[in-house]
Amino acid sequence: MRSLFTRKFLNLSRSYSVNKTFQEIPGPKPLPLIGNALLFSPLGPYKVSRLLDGFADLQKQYGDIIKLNMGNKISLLIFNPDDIRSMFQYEGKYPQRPTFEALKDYRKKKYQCVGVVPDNGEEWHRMRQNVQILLKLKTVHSYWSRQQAVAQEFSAGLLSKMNSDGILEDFLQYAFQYSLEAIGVVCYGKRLNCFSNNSEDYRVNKAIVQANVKFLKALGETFHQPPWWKLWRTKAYKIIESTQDFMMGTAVKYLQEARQKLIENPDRFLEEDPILYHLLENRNLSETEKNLLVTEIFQGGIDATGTVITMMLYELARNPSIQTSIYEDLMKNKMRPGHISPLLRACLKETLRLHPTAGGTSRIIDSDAVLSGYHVPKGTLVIGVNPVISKMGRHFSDPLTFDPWRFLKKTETAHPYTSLPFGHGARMCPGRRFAEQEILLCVAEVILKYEVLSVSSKDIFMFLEMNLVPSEPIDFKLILICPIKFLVVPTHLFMTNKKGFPVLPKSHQVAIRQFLFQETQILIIGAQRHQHYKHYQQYMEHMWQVGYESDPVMQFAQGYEDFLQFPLHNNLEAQTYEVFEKDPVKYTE
Ligand code: HEM
Repeated sequence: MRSLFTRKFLNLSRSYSVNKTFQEIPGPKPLPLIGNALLFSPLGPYKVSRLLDGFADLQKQYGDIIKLNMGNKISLLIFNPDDIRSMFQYEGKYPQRPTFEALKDYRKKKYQCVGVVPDNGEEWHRMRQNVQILLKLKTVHSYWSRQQAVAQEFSAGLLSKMNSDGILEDFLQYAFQYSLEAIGVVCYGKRLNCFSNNSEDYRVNKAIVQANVKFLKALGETFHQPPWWKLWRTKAYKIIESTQDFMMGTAVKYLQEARQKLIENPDRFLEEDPILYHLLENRNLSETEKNLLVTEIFQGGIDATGTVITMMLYELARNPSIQTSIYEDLMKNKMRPGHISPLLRACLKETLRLHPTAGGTSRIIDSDAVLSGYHVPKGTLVIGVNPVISKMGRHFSDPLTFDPWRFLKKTETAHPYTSLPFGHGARMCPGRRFAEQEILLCVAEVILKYEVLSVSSKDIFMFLEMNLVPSEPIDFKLILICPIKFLVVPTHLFMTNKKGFPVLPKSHQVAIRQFLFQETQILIIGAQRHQHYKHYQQYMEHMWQVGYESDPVMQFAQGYEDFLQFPLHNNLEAQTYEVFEKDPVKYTE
């Protein structure tokens, strides 16, 4: 029998042959009826809010694959990135995650549709196809300048939020306002005015942020606790009902305005709001489905994006030399779509490695699989514990230190399945590219305007609600960096090139380029030493145009970005994501 097994699975697994049975997988001894459920109960050694610490402890005791029996349901925890890769290989055409049953139940009853997030199977696939447009790089970039304006306004407005000691308390609350405003541009094609002093705007937007926080907390409760809501309408279930209705109501109201704009001028609408156009003009979706999808995109974008911005600034505040290097980089090279400081991008990767917002990646596998040499039957829930894996010394040297440079060294390449903050495969987060754009824009604008200082020396850890959130409020001290308003360039600095035009020496070019992007006015003074004064101005304009030191990979890929990611937005099948994983744009964007 064993030899049959071995033959059957040998060709499925790259690195293992099956020589061990499912029963042999190690794990804590289950008790009759309740299995291992006590482990994470008030009577057990671990807390649900510190679930990952519990998982890390279990890994030390039992190794890289662990079987848990939670009230008659068997699940596997896996800690080997090769197994995580295999898990995705076995996820099937319609990858399944454990569903948010309470949310699914309510949406079905109230709206007769479920949406992308809580569903599985063919219906998930039908809805998911409609949000793939979010991953199109060109489309994401088309929102760049509007989202950058949001980031600039947000950063400027922080000044008025500081107390008399220059301290900004509980930054996360402001970061939520930013992420709300930034995703509002995409979802509703309008500014929600989160930073305005108008009391009505303030009230409405605060209510949205609060509803979203309450919603996620209640969703987490119904997900992690026994399904009491099936017996009676628990407090958490009622919160899901009320916050969902509130969010849908918001969508209906704002989409009505958008629909009006679409009727008035469809061409302009397509140009300015391609994502909304794509959704509103979709004949395969009912109006309620459209409203629900927009609500999902809107809600998906608020919490995790705000948390990551906060954690990235938290790390930069604790690492002033890295903050200074980013500032210098941003001063030299103006960010524009596809041209982002490599160090800033590496900081985002490092923040997500140390402080991911998702507790892991899970799949109910679609066919029999082999994980760490054990046979795992189809239908088993497998949980890839990436937040623990990404902090293991065997994958990253000095793993608890914030070190973005590790991603810029050619010599250190981590296994691609160690850190998966946006998940992977056909169910990967569709908002990933927007999230990255919004985070990078926001952090860049804050760093350009302020020196961000850490106020407390306390270590913050991530605490599990629905997502992982900081364990306590994070305060920053912000010191305004005074920008240079005018730069005087005397004409005697200019040399003459072969054609007789004025040019600056290399060293001066480098120095002046730093100011070109900072809204610094350049004043050219002194005697006219060349044919015409306008040639000095033309030269400065030329410097501005060629100013950016382009990234060679981006230069190579320019114009082909979406082509390189074709598998990502046109084909949902899992194995095509292998191609995406090898795409340099994924790692440089
Ligand atoms: C830093 C910010 C974000 C993080 C870390 C994040 C992370 C994740 C993760 C881990 C998943 C599950 C993926 C999987 O199972 O493989 C997910 C799913 C999802 N995310 Fe995000 N996300 C972020 C921002 C966003 C944004 C901005 C949007 C909307 C624009 C969004 C919309 C969604 C949706 C709709 C799903 C469900 C996809 C499905 O089940 O098919 N997320 N996200």
